[in-house]
Amino acid sequence: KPGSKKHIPFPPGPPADPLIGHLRIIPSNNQETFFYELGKKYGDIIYLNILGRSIVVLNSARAAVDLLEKRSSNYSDRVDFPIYKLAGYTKSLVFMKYGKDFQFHRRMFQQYFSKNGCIPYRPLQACEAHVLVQNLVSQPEHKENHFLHFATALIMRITYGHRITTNDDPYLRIAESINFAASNCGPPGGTPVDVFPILRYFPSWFPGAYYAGFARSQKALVARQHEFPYTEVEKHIEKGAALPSFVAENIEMMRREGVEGPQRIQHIQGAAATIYTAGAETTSSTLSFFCLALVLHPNSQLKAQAEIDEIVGSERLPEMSDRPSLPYLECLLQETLRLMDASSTSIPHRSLADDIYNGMFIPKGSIVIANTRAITLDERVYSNPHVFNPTRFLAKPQGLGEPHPVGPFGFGRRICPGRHFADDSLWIAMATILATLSISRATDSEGGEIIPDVRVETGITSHPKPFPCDIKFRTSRWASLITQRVNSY
Ligand code: HEM
Repeated sequence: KPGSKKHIPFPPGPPADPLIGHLRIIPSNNQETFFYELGKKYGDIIYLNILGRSIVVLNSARAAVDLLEKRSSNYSDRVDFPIYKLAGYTKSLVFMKYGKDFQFHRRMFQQYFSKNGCIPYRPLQACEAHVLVQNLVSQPEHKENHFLHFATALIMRITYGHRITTNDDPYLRIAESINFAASNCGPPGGTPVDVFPILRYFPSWFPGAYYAGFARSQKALVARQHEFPYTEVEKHIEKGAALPSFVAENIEMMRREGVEGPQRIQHIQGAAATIYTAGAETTSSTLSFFCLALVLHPNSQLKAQAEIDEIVGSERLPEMSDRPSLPYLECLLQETLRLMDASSTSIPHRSLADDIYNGMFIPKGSIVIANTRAITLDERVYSNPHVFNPTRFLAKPQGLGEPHPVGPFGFGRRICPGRHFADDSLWIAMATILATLSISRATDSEGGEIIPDVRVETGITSHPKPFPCDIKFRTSRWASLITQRVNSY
């Protein structure tokens, strides 16, 4: 009954089966590309349904801003994520319904990760970037691990005040198993259990119930991720030896307010674990995409290096304060986010009440997906959108005066609360890599250059499949300076 009494039509969409809707045509992988292609035929807003659940896909920045930002009080809920709840992520902002807990967690994040609040972390980010370049040169074949190590080390330091110095650090072990667990729970909101919640009660060998069984088997591990580092911080506080951190600050606040108790502790543990779950792979996969971009577009690498050499020189390493003076590097970062976005369909929002937008009916309870893939490839905004062209963002006449991408960090009241921290981490890692390293194409046995294909693996985040490349210090001076720095940390 489109629009019920008012007969207002749903947004356009492909024909649906009367019983199961679009269940058979929505792929479980690369949904963003599927929605983008549908957009070419049906427009910026598409209506789909699976077994009566309405799904609205937003394929333009305009539609996403109009609904998710301008009408954010209606579009900031989340769908249920039974799989992640089964695994034990019950106090994670990412999966929280719109309400009191949501507001409390947003406030915790905002206090710690506001734009200015992130400034004190910058020296740490620079140190970890130095460690990163050294690791990249010593084991280029493990570059994906080094990007993840970079993001993990920063997060563990800021969240728990813990410094990772060895490869067998227990925090690192937990982090690795968590990544495995998360990537095997299937894409959020897209597993058979999400669509048929009843499957969660079936044994794990039942066809389609695999994810539920897997999620349940991860419960003990997820509990350890929540409890172990928290208890360590408590011990350090008792000894008067805790470094400043998200958890230490929140424990102290809880005690000051006299609200200590299992409930509040669970909230702090959940928020802290979420920083890792939401922030580590997203940051590291963006850096893997960046590395791939440098291999595919050597001229962009040379141009960014020339700019850094001119502004920063060869006497010192780049610092965050150099950022405004390095416009081409800024373009490179933005073009990486635009074209190689790590979270293409973002995390679906859910609407709380019936709504009408541009004469189309959006029913209460719709799953609303901002499709970043389509937004960043919009031909009305970006010329030759599939082409990697960092200068598109420069003002005319040097560039095309096109806007930085909107959407890689989401929209409205659900926008990524870690975006300032992530942005700083990405920038300093990219600047340090470009200043000190040369990343080039690997050669095959006949000496020919290997140009990697862009092959993307999608899961909770997208990342490029491993690809070969050569990584060296640009000069022996950088090699010794970096070694000296890293040894002093
Ligand atoms: C390059 C790195 C990152 C990218 C691309 C990214 C992207 C995103 C996106 C697209 C969303 C969904 C927004 C929406 O629903 O509209 C999100 C949510 C979130 N991000 Fe990030 N993120 C990154 C790093 C981080 C970091 C470092 C943290 C922690 C400090 C973090 C914490 C979160 C949290 C807690 C949410 C859930 C917010 C909510 O549901 O209200 N993210 N992120």
